[in-house]
Amino acid sequence: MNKSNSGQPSSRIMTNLSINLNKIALLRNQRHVGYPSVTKAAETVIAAGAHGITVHPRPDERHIRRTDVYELSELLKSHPGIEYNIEGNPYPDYMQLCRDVRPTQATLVPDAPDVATSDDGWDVFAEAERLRPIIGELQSMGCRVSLFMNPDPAAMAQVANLGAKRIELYTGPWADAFGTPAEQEVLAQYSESAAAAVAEGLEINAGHDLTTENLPAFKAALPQLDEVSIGHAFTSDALWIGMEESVKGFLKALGA
Ligand SMILES: CC(=O)[C@@H](O)[C@H](O)COP(=O)(O)O
Ligand SMILES: NCC(=O)COP(=O)(O)O
Repeated sequence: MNKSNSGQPSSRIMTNLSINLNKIALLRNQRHVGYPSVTKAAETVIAAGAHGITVHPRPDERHIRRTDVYELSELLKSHPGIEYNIEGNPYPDYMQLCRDVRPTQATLVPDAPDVATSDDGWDVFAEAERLRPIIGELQSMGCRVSLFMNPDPAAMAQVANLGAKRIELYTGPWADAFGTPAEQEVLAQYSESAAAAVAEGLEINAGHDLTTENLPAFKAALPQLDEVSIGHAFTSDALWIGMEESVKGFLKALGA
């Protein structure tokens, strides 16, 4: 259910903003001096109004390190209303992190370890036997499970059948289509997928390459969006206007 920032049911549909800190960690990792600090960035974006923190610890620790996952978990204990979302392919290391920190949300992404960035959703039919017990274990730990999905209405019933509660729509194709003649056709695929997901009782997240420019039209077409996670463009904007204003820009783009 969509809630207002106070946690009260809201008649206005609200989409939560989760800030992905991968790229802050990427910059931090360039030297051994420890800054920019990932936990300080988390505190800053929370103070600016973000509703959640997302990390995607990749097996090579190219940006978020395992230690960041634990440090953020400790920090978020003093911010009880803030969602902790950990993304990744549920390899043994990922599952151990989830067992240790029990994030609010586990977003499962089918990325190969060496992929440059996420570029595809799950094939929930081919991967069903792998995913079903993993989803069950994560939910038994108290984590909401979200599956990273392409905008394919025909796959939504299978997501529900596997036991996941949410999808995260992979918005790379939307970002590519934005401002081109294909824009409306691509947006229709997303809104049809969202409608199919809602019909199956699923909640809806979205993420990848979302910007303050392409987000308003996306949100208008998918008013039932529960959450967006934004990292690359958040960090890029922050270089010009600072983290606080970058968060506010995305909240404004969501109509908050
Ligand atoms: C799962 C997803 O949508 C990605 O956007 C991901 O979190 C970004 O990962 P990188 O920061 O490694 O490109
Ligand atoms: N799940 C998407 C995410 O966390 C951020 O993606 P991006 O904004 O870095 O492309």
